[in-house]
Amino acid sequence: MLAGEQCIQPRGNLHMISVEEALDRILAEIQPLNVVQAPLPEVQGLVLAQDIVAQEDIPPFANSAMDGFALQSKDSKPHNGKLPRLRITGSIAAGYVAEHAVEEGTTMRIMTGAPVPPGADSVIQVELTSTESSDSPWVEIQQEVAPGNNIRPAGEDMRRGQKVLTRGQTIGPWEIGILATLGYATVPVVRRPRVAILGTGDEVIDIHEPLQPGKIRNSNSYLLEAAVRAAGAEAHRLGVARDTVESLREKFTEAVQYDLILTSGGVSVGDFDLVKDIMQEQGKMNFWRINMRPGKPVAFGQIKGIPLLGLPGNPVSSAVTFELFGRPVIRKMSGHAQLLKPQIDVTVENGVQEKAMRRHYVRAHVVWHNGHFIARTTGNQGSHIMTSLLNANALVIVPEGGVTIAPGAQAKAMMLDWPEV
Ligand SMILES: Nc1nc2c(c(=O)[nH]1)N[C@H]1C(S)=C(S)[C@@H](COP(=O)(O)OP(=O)(O)OC[C@H]3O[C@@H](n4cnc5c(N)ncnc54)[C@H](O)[C@@H]3O)O[C@H]1N2
Ligand code: MOO
Repeated sequence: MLAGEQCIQPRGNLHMISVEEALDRILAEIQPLNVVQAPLPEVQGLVLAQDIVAQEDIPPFANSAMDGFALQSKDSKPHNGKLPRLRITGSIAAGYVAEHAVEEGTTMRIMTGAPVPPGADSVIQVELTSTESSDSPWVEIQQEVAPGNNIRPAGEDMRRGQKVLTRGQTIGPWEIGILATLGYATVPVVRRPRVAILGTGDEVIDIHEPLQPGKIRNSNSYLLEAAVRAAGAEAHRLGVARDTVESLREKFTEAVQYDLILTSGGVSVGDFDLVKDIMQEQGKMNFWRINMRPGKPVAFGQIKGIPLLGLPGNPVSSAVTFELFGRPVIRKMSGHAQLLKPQIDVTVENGVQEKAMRRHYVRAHVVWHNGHFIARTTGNQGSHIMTSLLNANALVIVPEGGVTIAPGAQAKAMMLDWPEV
């Protein structure tokens, strides 16, 4: 600008920040939530907040790996070419403890998981023995067994004092199994974020209502609810705010009781796009507008200290910007270290002919074929074309500046159905 020249800002200022800057600025404002003791059945997908050290040996006692007979291994040796016969003195079921020891020349029936009785140093599986009848007091041992045979020693899996799980690990079904084994009825975890989801717009009606002239159904809130849950957070739909300052204020009074507020719609430059105004009135706006498509008008800031991510109303823009920004926010709040989806090189089978000046996130289906990742885009990429989301497991990234991708050319793709890295 020349000295003395007046800078006339068009409504809303055309400045757009890059996707990377937006992500940096958002994540800089987000911290992991506090640590709580959560009931074991509720910790799936959460981040462990402390190392877990075994307080007991697991298994807690030596036990049988087979249904069979507990014996002294030396008694299994054939004698003068004859198979040994041992006297059966009792039976031990899983969950019970033998009342007497196994002595030389005797044996006890034993079930898988039952404690090995004193005196026995091995178990022979039932298939390698023979009895004349089920109540016969004698059993023939048909194979010689070594000491320790079919015995699972105490502490073979986990030793008392051993660190078994590490702080920062994500808890999945297998970790839940370990925690149950160690007797953790509650687990120290980073709290699951509670996310408020707010639709905006006079045109938006609920899914139960019949369509009327000029109205559309609220798809965004339901899509976002599912996406928030898929990202590991609790989702709370707060309904739809009307296009008035009063209605938005009222909804935000409720929304600030959550850890994160997601809105959809009302962030562009229309007369009724009021989300930014309320953010400025009740909190602070950090940025507005990102150099990307779909999703340019994303606004980020806070209201009463609660982060607010204002996603665009167009359904595809809202879905894509949630994946790019909302999901990493939820993961960071949840204490995860890996926040972003991996990007890989793909061959874009059908290319991207459409020229976009903003960076374009093109919905695509990526498959592994003959040693290559092949992407096929999902048709019309308009940000109102919800069917462009169907079957899309990736976003092909077309760089800023009106770039096209020829059919069969290479591009980067963000893999939405791969774990974060
Ligand atoms: N003059 C300009 N107009 C627009 C611009 C611009 O730069 N200058 N940007 C366009 C882009 S790009 C987008 S994206 C949209 C975003 O606008 P808003 O976030 O303010 O969203 P709305 O105007 O409220 O709605 C846009 C669109 O989405 C539909 N919608 C809204 N909420 C829902 C919902 N819960 N479920 C389903 N569909 C919803 C709404 O009816 C509109 O069709 O702005 C462009 N305009
Ligand atoms: O930036 Mo908008 O999301 O393309 O329709």
